[in-house]
Amino acid sequence: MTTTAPSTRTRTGLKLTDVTLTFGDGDDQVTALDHVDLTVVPGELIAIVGPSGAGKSSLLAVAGGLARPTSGSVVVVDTDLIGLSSRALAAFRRDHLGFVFQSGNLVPALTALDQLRLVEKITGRRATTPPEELLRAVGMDQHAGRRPGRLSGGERQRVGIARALVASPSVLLVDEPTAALDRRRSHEIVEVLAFQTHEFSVATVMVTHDHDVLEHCDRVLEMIDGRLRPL
Ligand SMILES: Nc1ncnc2c1ncn2[C@@H]1O[C@H](COP(=O)(O)OP(=O)(O)OP(=O)(O)O)[C@@H](O)[C@H]1O
Repeated sequence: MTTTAPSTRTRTGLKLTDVTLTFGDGDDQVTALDHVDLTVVPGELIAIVGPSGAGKSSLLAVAGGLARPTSGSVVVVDTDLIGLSSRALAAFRRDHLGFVFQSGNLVPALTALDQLRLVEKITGRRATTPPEELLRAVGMDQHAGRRPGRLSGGERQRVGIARALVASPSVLLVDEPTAALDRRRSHEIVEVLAFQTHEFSVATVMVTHDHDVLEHCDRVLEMIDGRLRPL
């Protein structure tokens, strides 16, 4: 396979240090993240499991610069997101962070290939690895001309993963990628995710309830009451 992206090899991954996120105040205060430390190196796929309300989505939001922590630091590619203005943060997210959501979040009117090309248009930059090759890497080149309505849930997820890789992100944040899938497809998707994480040297964090797929991950952490610990 010729899908290496050498420029990503030397980048730093993700480093959260003493991150706390609270909502509300007084008696209503909720501590979603409680002094969280997390380092994910390039080429590493980590899974985060834990009960509902434990803080998993909050962790993805903070790591992706979608929510500002109450305290602590979030470093991606040697840049502390906390110090960036909203505008700089948006640009940084576009350049360095990738997101994969539960449903694939594809644009209904676009073919699989055009979903990827749209990212090139929005960012104004050609992908290091061409979109056609990325679709091949996730086993979707046969369906490049299909719109999401004619793809299965697993196929949509594959396109979502390929699309997230167009901008050569340093950090990939993945929320429940197997939620709508059967067992076989769930394994396939996380295998693809693990392979691409290693191939492109991305630091990938996946939140999941699906303990079946943890075998494909390099490390598994559990979140309970806003705190992280090895599973
Ligand atoms: N915008 C908000 N305002 C107030 N409290 C919030 C907000 N977002 C999250 N919380 C609270 O923060 C805690 C962590 O929520 P979070 O969504 O991160 O959990 P989770 O582990 O992702 O849950 P799930 O598995 O159900 O998605 C919960 O107690 C939740 O109620």
